[in-house]
Formats: sequence, C-alpha cells, structure tokens
Amino acid sequence: METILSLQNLSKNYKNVKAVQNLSFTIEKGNVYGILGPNGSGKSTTLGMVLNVVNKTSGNFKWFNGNVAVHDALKRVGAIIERPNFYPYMTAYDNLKLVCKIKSVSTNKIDEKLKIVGLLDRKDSKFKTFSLGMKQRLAIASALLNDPEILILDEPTNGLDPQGIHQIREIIKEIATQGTTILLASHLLDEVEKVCSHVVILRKGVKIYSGRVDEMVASQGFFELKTDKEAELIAILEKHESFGKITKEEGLIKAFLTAPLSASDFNKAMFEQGIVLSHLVNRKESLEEQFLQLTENQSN
Ligand SMILES: Nc1ncnc2c1ncn2[C@@H]1O[C@H](COP(=O)(O)OP(=O)(O)OP(=O)(O)O)[C@@H](O)[C@H]1O
Repeated sequence: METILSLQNLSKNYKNVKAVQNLSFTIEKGNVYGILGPNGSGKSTTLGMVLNVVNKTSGNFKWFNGNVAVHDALKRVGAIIERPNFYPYMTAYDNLKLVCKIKSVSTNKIDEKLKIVGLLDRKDSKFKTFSLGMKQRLAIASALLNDPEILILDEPTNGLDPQGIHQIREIIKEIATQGTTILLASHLLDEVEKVCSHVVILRKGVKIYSGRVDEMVASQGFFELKTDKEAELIAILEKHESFGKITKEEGLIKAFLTAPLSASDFNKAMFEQGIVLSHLVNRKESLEEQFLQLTENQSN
C-alpha cells in the first residue's frame, strides 16, 4: 500500500481551545476517507494543518514518503476548503484558464475536467449564472486541473439541494473509481456511509474511531430479549463468551454480540436452561446508532 498522508499526534490549540488533540491516522492510495464529526469537532482545522494554511501546535504530518517538502507535495494535491470563488463575469472556461495560469499547468485538460463534473456544455456560461451546485462542481473541476493524487473537500455538499447533493456525491465516487484518493470532511453520517470506504470520527478534536466503513456497519449486532426471568437471563448473558455489553431499556434487554451466534441456537440454549424468551430479535445497528453510541461512551 502506498501512503499518501500520515498524521502523528497532530494537535492544534487556539488559545485555550483544544481544536485537535493528538490526532493520528494514515491515508492510503486509492481509498475514500471521511473525517466525520459534529460542528466544531476539528475537521476543518485538521484539513487546514495538512494543507499548511493553519499552523500546527504540535505533532507531525508527512505527505507521500516524507521526503518531499510540504510546498512541493501540495502541488500533487487538489483541495477545496472554502466556498468556490471565481470571477462572476467570466465564463467557466475562462475562469479555469486563469487557474491553469496560476497553477502553471496546461490548459488542454480543461474540457476533460469540465466533462467529469458535467459542465462541458456550460463551459461558455458566465460563472454568475451558475447554481450553487454548479459552482461547487466547477470548483471540483478546478481542483482537478493538475491531476492531483488526492482530492480534499471540506463539507462538499453543504447548502446544496437534494439533486445537487446527489450529483456531487456521484462525481466524487466517479473520481475515486478513476484512482484518485479522496479525503472529505463531513458532519453527515449518510454522506460518509454513501461515499467513503474509510472513516475517522472526531469528537471535540479527539479521534474516537477510525477504520473501514463497511466493517463498522458489519458489526455483529445485538439481541433484543424479553423474559419473565430477567435476573437469571442477565446472569447467563454476562458469563456467555459471545456477548459483550448488556443493557436494559424499557423492559428490553439488549445483548451485544462479540462473535456470530444464531438466534435459534441461542433460543434453544436458553430454553434448555429453563429460560423462556417471549421476545428475541437479532438487530444490527446503523452507522448512526454506532456513531451515537461511540460519542455517548466518550462523553464527559
Ligand atoms: N481561527 C480560530 N480561532 C479560534 N478558535 C477556532 C478557530 N478556528 C476554529 N476554532 C475552534 O476550534 C474548534 C474546531 O473547529 P473546526 O472549524 O476545525 O471544526 P469543524 O469540525 O470543522 O466544524 P465546522 O464544520 O463547524 O467548521 C472549534 O471549537 C472552533 O470554535
């Protein structure tokens, strides 16, 4: 696996606000990473530090193999961390031509990039006539002009209507299938679930989870149980090797599985121990439920 970016204990304090604390993770080539967290959890600050627009307080980050100066490494990165800003009276094409000049890249990629974001037929329209979604798509085309190895986006669908959101997500997925690594910050669980292969979850500047999105979704799940012999059931569950956490809410016992176990095998085993279950359902938590559980567990 080729490493694109690695963070080691990266931290940022704004006076007494610990915006990012000891954050470590690695970005491997070809994956789509989401930094997920509520407002103020440190997502933008993290992106700002690795893009050299926010000074780190401590820790380190390394682009590529670490032998490239950050300034040179960033030439291989495409990033949109602010609202797209182009010249309103210039056409989409002319705006991108200007970006090519600033970035010292050839203008012969403009049409190709406009096509990726679905704006080729609007290349001669003035920027001011674009919807917010089109402006965001033009910003993506602009960030792609230098054929970056990684595309970084901060809340790419903020403020867009459902159709605009869908278009941007499809474009991001398409760019990823062509081999560009993606890192996006989002406060939307379903965005990360739909677009990303990997996730880093932040809460108050602290990483509380990182890993593959599908592994998070594919946890073993839990049994929802009801019986007249609650105390006996809980005692058995607590000793059982297939269960971790046990909770009781509104008369329902929840037993979280740490290993696969079928509901029928479990039911039979309980019956043999004299416990009749009046309710037995095997459920899986959505990413949202897991996210809430993670953030609750960490609350102070
Ligand atoms: N320039 C700044 N000066 C002081 N505090 C700041 C500054 N920028 C960010 N912060 C604080 O750092 C913390 C993290 O903010 P950050 O913007 O990185 O979070 P975020 O997850 O990107 O949230 P949002 O999506 O709302 O931007 C917050 O408490 C924020 O108030």
